[in-house]
Amino acid sequence: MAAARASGLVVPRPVTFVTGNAKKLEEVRAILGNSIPFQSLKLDLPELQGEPEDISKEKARLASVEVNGPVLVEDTCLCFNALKGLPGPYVKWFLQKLGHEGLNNMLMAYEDKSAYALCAFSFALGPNAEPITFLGRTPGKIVPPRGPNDFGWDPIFQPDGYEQTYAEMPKEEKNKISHRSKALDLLVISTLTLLLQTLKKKLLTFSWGSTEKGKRVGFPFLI
Ligand SMILES: O=c1nc[nH]c2c1ncn2[C@H]1C[C@H](O)[C@@H](COP(=O)(O)OP(=O)(O)OP(=O)(O)O)O1
Ligand SMILES: [Mg+2]
Repeated sequence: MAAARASGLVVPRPVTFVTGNAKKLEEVRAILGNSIPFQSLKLDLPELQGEPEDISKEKARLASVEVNGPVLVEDTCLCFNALKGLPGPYVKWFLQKLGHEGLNNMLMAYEDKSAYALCAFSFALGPNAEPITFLGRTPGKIVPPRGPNDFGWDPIFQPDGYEQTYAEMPKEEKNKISHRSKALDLLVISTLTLLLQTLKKKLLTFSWGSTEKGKRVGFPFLI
């Protein structure tokens, strides 16, 4: 988006990241750094029920109507394999009602404590555009809470290959391996690809459009 915006062709206005969650915003800022500049809007959007990707896309549609411009939203799920992916997108409400202990208790009857964190970012150019979604997934397991309790279910999620829960890890470490950073990596790659395609088109126009006494000039070797 920033990259696309820099081209002057694709995104006419800055992108707005719409979320009601200050911690998400903090992580997105830390992960993206200066790679994709964006502004933010604090808004708790209504959420559809269904598959994570559909929920995220619908959030983007609603957000782009609110903002009347390009938006980025995300929906986060915590999926227990023993429960075939539940609570998934409904983890917010399970966490609110049952807490960390209750979420652990949901798996009491099962030996399999494995789970995965899933992030679905959706980008929409505007109210009439079809949103594009980027998914990031980090596997791990559900454990009794450890570490600071300042972001959702971080204290009960221990990613595979680590002895620490998300909450116990330094923020930079979580941001390197998290579901959120994996989805954002895809978003950045897609934005860069778009920028390269746009630049390529511009170079083509330049090299074929510039003539001097009937001779082509420009930099076709750059194409
Ligand atoms: O990395 C995370 N580590 C721990 N917990 C997390 C994380 N990311 C989201 N969460 C929590 C927030 C909410 O309880 C639920 C997702 O619900 P979700 O609808 O996506 O988030 P939200 O309503 O707080 O913000 P938004 O306005 O962007 O929808 O999981
Ligand atoms: Mg939400």
